[in-house]
Amino acid sequence: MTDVAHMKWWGWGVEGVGFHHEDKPAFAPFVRKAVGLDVSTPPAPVDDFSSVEVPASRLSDDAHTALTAIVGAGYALTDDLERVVHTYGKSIRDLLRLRAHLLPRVPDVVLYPADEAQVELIVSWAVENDAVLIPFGGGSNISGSLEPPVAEERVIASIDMGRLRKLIEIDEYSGLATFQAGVLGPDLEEQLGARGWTMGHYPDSFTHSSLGGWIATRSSGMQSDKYGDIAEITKGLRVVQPGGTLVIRPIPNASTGPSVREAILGSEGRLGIITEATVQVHRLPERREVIGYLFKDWESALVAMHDISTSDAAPSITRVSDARETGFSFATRKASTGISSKVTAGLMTVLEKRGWDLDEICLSFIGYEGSPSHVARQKSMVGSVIRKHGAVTVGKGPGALYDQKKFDTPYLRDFLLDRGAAADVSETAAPWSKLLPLYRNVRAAADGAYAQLGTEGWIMCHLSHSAHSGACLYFTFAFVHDGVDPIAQYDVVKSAIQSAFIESGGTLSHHHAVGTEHAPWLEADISAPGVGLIQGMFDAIDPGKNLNPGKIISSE
Ligand SMILES: Cc1cc2nc3c(=O)[nH]c(=O)nc-3n(C[C@H](O)[C@H](O)[C@H](O)COP(=O)(O)OP(=O)(O)OC[C@H]3O[C@@H](n4cnc5c(N)ncnc54)[C@H](O)[C@@H]3O)c2cc1C
Repeated sequence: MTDVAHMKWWGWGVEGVGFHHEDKPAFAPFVRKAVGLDVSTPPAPVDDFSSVEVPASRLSDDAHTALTAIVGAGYALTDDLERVVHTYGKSIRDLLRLRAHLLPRVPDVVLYPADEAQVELIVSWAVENDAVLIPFGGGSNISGSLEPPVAEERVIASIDMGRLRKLIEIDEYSGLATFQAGVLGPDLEEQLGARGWTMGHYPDSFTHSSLGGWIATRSSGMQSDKYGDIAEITKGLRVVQPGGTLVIRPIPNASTGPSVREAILGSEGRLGIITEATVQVHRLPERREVIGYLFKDWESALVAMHDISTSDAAPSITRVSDARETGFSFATRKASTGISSKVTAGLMTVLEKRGWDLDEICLSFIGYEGSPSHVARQKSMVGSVIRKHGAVTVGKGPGALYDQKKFDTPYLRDFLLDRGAAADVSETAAPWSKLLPLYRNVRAAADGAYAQLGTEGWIMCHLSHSAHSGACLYFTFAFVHDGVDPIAQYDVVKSAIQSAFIESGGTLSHHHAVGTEHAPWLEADISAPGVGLIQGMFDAIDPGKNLNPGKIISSE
């Protein structure tokens, strides 16, 4: 038993924590209307782990002894729960497989190295013994980036980076912090916060994902408009590879040929094990505000987000939900009484009188950070764009609520799964000129998939992560599955959405990586020579295919 904490083996987050709807009166009617599900149905119990049949470990006693000599007693584990926790990420496909005990291949051993020297010894051991290594951060990915290939005959070791979690140093003058790569989000921000700094990277999975995992999947946090995606935040790296340890020094910009730093970003463990990263950090902002705005409809909201991104304003968050997701947001509010519910009702009456269709309203959150005068100036610049597009300000209340519940929403998928509905997400990025047609095509593709399945289904969307030339559209979809082969049904919907992304000029993923889940669309996204370039790197660095094989390019 190590001191590294993991999520539930069958679902998201911490044991004993889950989503509850009893205090959210609008939730049950909303779900009934959206997908025809009665959420008062008693939840199906999750099996006790003791009933799960886990394939036996293929690790020999000699190999176990050799690995224990590297990481120390108690840090080379072969028990079933450890191995199952390290088999999958947390996509709906993963959750369905876990609940159905579908575990055709699990790692044979889980290793917990304490430092880079141990990681180097593990990599040498794997190359000499022709074993497979799969680095593990928080286990939160949703792209099939962790799972062992089913047909893999060699010994598979999961390398859990959870003991490598120290802040090594801060270069305060340059705003650069060097961390061990296994550090999880809350620990990282706590160590920085204690010294007055922040990295500002807050993915929705923040509580259970790691710095190394963010880098290996090219993650994006909700404040990326100000702090950048992890690709921009990461300045330096140490990566243990079969041939030695790759060192990328933290340089603001370098003209050193094709970017090796960029090659490691998004490499999903295939180009080595990231042991350290130097990241850009910022002084904790004096003021932080997230303001809510209401738009009359999605079309005007999208144009407003475009106009903000091309203006001089530099907010930390630009996010707007389509009408469906706005409805969902309202439905997950706690019962409100007194003044706030009267104000909301009053505002809706005013908007209706102005001719707004309340079913088309879109809720937006814009974040501002910095000195009070900077925040005031940003708000005023954004305010003038917002007003030009006829939107109204609803103040700090909805923004504060969004901030509070953003890390709870991931629990909703397990709640729905307990009651027979599957929900997951697909996200993309495209130039501004293509976003609206892409949105419409994806909605139509999902509806077509639901019609093909003969089931009621739901799809909703928000825009986030704006850039000068375009933005990310993030879709959430849900349907009541047939209970017979929910994964096959999921494949129909997911595939329709992903294909619509590519056909509409979007990418297969803005920040969730390729893994195995999105690999079928890679060639259409980056062309055959692009895939060849990546394959060439994998072959050069890892000729024995010891590092997380089958991810990103699945046709090898
Ligand atoms: C509910 C939910 C919400 C999410 N929200 C977001 C979001 O807002 N933004 C976002 O970007 N993503 C989000 N994700 C996806 C996921 O959290 C990210 O992909 C995250 O970056 C994965 O980090 P991890 O530490 O959990 O990595 P893991 O899942 O453990 O691993 C992911 C991949 O990285 C590799 N890897 C991990 N550590 C290392 C290392 N040290 N060296 C080399 N390779 C390594 C693994 O081998 C694997 O290929 C969400 C997922 C869920 C389930």
